[in-house]
Amino acid sequence: MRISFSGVEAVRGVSFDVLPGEVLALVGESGAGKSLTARALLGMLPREAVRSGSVEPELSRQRGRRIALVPQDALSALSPVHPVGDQLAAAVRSVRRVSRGEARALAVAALERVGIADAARRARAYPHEFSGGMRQRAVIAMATINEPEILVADEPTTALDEERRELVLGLLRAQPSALVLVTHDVEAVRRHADRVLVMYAGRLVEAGGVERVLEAPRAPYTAGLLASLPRPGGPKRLPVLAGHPPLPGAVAAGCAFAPRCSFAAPECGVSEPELREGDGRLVACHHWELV
Ligand SMILES: Nc1ncnc2c1ncn2[C@@H]1O[C@H](COP(=O)(O)OP(=O)(O)OP(=O)(O)O)[C@@H](O)[C@H]1O
Repeated sequence: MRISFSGVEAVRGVSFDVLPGEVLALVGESGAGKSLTARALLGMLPREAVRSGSVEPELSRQRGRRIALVPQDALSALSPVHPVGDQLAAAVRSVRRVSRGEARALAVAALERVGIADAARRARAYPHEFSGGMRQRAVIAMATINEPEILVADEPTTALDEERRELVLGLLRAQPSALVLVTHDVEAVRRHADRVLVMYAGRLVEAGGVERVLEAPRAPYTAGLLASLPRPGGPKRLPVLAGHPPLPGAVAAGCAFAPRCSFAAPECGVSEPELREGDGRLVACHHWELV
């Protein structure tokens, strides 16, 4: 998949699968193309975006049913003027032909699944009568009510404190749907994801099992990103990933990371490395064996 704006490519060729039930994290610096990639899955690209390549046929056309977005902000995701259960029931009836009574029962069941006690009574309450944590749960119930195959969450926890963050990620992970999680939070990836895709300048530079990639990265960019993050027991002074990622349209010839890379050799300025199998993951680097 490629995504461009006025001829400038922001996503420059990414290809990946999402496996049933897995948590797939998408990481990388700001501007790498993570959100655009996630939005493309949902069929929610900005109007001015031009996409080539496809998302599994029909998937993004069935938003709300086969694939669903977990909104960032629980408060604005729920209407203040309707009881929570009614909103959930409406989400069911927007994609399925069921009676009002059945939709209502499904709404209560969905609230139960996300751990809301006394769900039948709570379903009649308005969002402002819910605590913050309960609203968060209700939003997840809303996203999952039609049992989508894939949930997409773009930075679902940035505005939340530590405790709430773990609640949301734990709940999302416990759903039977696969989860595509866009995040800056590498610790959350370590704790909750099965597989990770690392993006740099609109491409994938590394992809594989979380343990393998985070414990022994092979793309210099992944290694730099991880080294620049604080870790419990890690060094007090952190190395800095010097420089900035290139802006779309200003990506140099060859490997996009070469100008920042301490392993860069002459060929890195000439040809862009393909994503290839190496050391049990996929890695796009001419010199991954040295990393
Ligand atoms: N509507 C738009 N018009 C023009 N360019 C855009 C538009 N949306 C995104 N872009 C370009 O695409 C690049 C990638 O955007 P994207 O939001 O996918 O990055 P990201 O990796 O999710 O970053 P962040 O972590 O900051 O959300 C941006 O740097 C920007 O240059």
